[in-house]
Parts: sequence; C-alpha cells; structure tokens
Amino acid sequence: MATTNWTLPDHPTLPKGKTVAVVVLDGWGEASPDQYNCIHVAQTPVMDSLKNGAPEKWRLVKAHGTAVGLPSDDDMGNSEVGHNALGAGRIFAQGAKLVDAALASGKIWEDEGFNYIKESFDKGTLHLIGLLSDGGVHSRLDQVQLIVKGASERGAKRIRLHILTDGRDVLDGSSVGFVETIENDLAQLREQGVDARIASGGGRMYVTMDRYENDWSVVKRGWDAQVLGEAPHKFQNALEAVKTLRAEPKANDQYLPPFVIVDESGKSVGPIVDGDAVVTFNFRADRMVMLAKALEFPDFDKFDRVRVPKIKYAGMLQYDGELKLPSNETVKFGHVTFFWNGNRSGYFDETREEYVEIPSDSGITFNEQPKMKALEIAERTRDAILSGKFDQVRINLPNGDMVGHTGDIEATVVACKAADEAVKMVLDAVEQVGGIYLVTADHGNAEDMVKRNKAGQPMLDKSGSIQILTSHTLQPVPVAIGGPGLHPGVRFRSDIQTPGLANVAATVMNLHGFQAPADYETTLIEVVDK
Ligand SMILES: O=C(O)[C@H](O)COP(=O)(O)O
Ligand SMILES: [Mn+2]
Ligand SMILES: [Mn+2]
Repeated sequence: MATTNWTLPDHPTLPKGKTVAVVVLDGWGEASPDQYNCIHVAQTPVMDSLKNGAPEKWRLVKAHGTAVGLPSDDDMGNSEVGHNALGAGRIFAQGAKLVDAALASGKIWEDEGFNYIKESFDKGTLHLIGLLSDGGVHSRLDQVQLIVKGASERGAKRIRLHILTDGRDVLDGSSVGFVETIENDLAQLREQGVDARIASGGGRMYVTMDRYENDWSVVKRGWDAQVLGEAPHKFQNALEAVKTLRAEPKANDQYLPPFVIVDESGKSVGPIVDGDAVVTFNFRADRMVMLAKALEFPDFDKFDRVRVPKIKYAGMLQYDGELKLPSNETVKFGHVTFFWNGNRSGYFDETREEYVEIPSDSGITFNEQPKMKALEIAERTRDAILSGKFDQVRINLPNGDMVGHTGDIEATVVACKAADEAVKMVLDAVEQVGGIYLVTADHGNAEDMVKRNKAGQPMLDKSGSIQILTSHTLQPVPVAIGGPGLHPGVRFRSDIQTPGLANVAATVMNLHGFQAPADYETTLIEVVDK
C-alpha cells in the first residue's frame, strides 16, 4: 500500500524557525463605517494601524457562502466553517451543504443512520431535537420540514419535536414564525393520520445547546424536558408557549425557559422512552456534542439523568470524528482546536501540541462582561510566545462575536476595544522574539449590528426602533501579516481576486518556511526582491 508522504517541500525563499502567531478575531468583519459598526466606533488603534500602516500586508478575504463550503453566497459565515477553512486550507462542503445534498438525492433515506432508527418506527416514537430556525448555522428549518415529511412517508407514525428557539443566528422574535410554520406542517400530518406534535422547547442558550462542556446545567434542563417530560412551564401547544414566554419582560428567543407540552390531564405528550428513536437535526457539531454524550455514554457523571432510555440515536452528521459521536470550556476553546482540526477532538500529537483553555465566565450574558477573558488569553499567548517552545501559537479572541450576539451595541464597542488591546499584547511579544504574526477573523459580526434593507439602510420594526442584528454577517474579514521575522520582500499577491479563509493555511505554511501541498488553496503571499 502506498504511504502518504506528509513532508512539506521547503519554501524557495522564506526561512524556517520563526515563531508565528496566528490570531483569529471572532466575529470581526469589514463594513462601511457608521454608528452600528462597533469596530468602527470602538477605539481599535492596533487593528487600525495594521489596516492603514502597510497596504501590501493587509487585505480582505471572503468568510461566508461558497468560499467556506456553504450552500450559497446568501449564507453568512460562522465559526465552524470559518475555522474549518482556516485549518484545512481547502474548501470542503460543510454540514449544511452535505445535508442538502443527501435530502435532494434521497440518499439520506438509504443511509445506515436512517435504517437504524427506522427499526423503532413500528412500536416507538421518532423524536427530533434541534434548533428551529433558518439561520443555516446549526440547522435549517426547511431541512427539518423535509425530514419530518420524509420520515412520516417512510413509516414514522408518532413524531415528537423538541425545539430550541434561536434569536442568535436570526432576529430575536422570529421563533414565533418558525413555530407557526412547523405547526402547520404537523397539523397536516395529523390530518393524514400521523401523530405528530411538538413536545418540548426552550431557548438555545439556556436549554441544551451549551458547548465545550461550559455549563452542563444547560444540557440538563433540556434533558429534563425532552427525555423526562418535566419543565417549569407547561402549555397545551408550542405556539402558545413561545408567545406567552416571550411576553415576559426582557424575554429573548435565545434564553426562553424550558417548557413541555402537556395533554388535558397535564401529562407531557412526548417524553423519550425505551424503544424510541432520537435524531438531533443540527448539522453543526459543537452545540450537540454534549447532548450526544448524555444520550450515548453508559457512564456519565455530568448530571443525574434519572432515567436513561434505550433508544436508537442518530445525528445529522457525525459530530466528533475522534469520539465517534453519535456512535453510529469555554465558549470558544474548541474553535481553534476542534473546528480547526476538522471537527476532531483531542491532540494530533501530544508531544508537539499544547491546548490551553481559558475558562469563560458562566451564567451571564456577555454584554455584562464584554471584555470577557481577552486579557487572560493575551497574557497566556504572550507567555507562550516568549517561552520559545512553540513554532506556532494560535488563538481565538471571542469578544466581537460573543458580545455581538447579545445585540447590545454599547457592550460590543467595549468588546472590540478589549480584543484590540489583546492583539497589542500578542504583537508586542512577537516583536520581542523577532517573530511573525498573521491576524485574521473567522466571519463578521460586530461590524454590523443592524438589519439593513437592500440599499444598506437600517430597517425599523413596527414600533419604529431599529432592528438589531444579533447574527453574523456576509462581510469579508481582514488578514494582516507582519512582525520583525517577516522577510522584507513578502507582500500580498494582487493576482488572486477573491480569496477566502481557505487561502490562509498555505500562507501560514509559507511563513513557517514551507510550501503547502498541491491541493491547498493558493497562498496569499509572494516574495519580491528588496
Ligand atoms: O453557536 C453560536 O454561538 C452561533 O450560532 C454562531 O456563532 P459562532 O459560529 O461564532 O460560534
Ligand atoms: Mn466565530
Ligand atoms: Mn458567533
């Protein structure tokens, strides 16, 4: 059998042995300057100097749509696809696109996963758990509709949906419309004799969709509602649930409390029991892995599951290639490890890598602490650079994104300033060791906090207030290179017209003195005589 040769060819000009700092600013895009562009409003002298100081060493790259493996150029970027592209150096079809293709070809119904869960359809219930929105980041409503329809046509007689409301990848308040849409579909199925209903729900950030083991109580709340059929709020139908819970002061789709749907006698309509099938319909991994562990691990000590039903469980994708979940931190830690490494947890080589997690504040929304742990991340990065132990030090600074998702403009301005200060500390350390930096971002967010019409003007809601955009954007992101270790002849090429994040990996390999493999997206840099 032929063995792969992983040795990279030497770069013809660029030297090896320089420390390279790769800095990813989460949610930091480039957009026209106005009062809703928090990066523009914030004092960001370091990022400004990179942009204005060296025009041949700063440029924009695409971070959304087909450039990062999403189905269309209407799809905003996100952390999973952005970091995958940054790490992989190539453009792979991402979860959203793979599921679209499997649904369009009908292959999804022939796959092992569907055949496995189908065995439960005769006697058991099919439960579908996931994010109900058309954000296209973790899941998509049209896919859920097709799955419900397709499963019912293929023998599922009793279907229960456990919905998570969004408000983060889509406008706050849009949950009501999504619930209406799916309720209509379910009503039609009921007319055809399929017992299909929503059984439970809750806001994504408070129920189920935690990530990187930041706060297991979030997953527990979901478990109680979805599996045990228990929640503090009980309603007869999901539309009433969402409308009533949204009427509470300060209510927000992201944080709706858990609820269960009950029958006339007050009994939950859809706990998960022995013999049932469960499908988690998010294609994105990070916020489903914890639930997958709770559903699958025989030894589990993160919370008391009370009852562990014997189920057949499948996900839309394999969420973790290392742990094989399903078998068939921190809020961003996994972005520069797990996502970067192609949704694979754990080290490639423990002797050569060290992953450092700076735990986030938990139990708060990040507009309360917009500086987050930027300073701590920067200090650890500085120390790692100064230690001389590493060829490459890679970090993700979460502020622009995490605070941007809260929709709090003032706090997002503070967040952007904090991220800029963190970049300064990293660049100072690079300076001290004679190293090289590459600063970029995984997608936009903080640079535009308002929903706009086609002409680019802010849109107003019925009461005349601007419609706050909590989600990511379609904007390009910057890439800046520099540092005393950078060969003086290095500059960005002008012959690649629309590069994307996938071009960064080959660039970084060059900065380490190597050429990228032939199938990588081309490097952004060239070396001219100086
Ligand atoms: O999971 C989230 O927080 C959002 O849906 C997307 O944000 P991220 O892609 O930046 O993680
Ligand atoms: Mn991100
Ligand atoms: Mn985000």
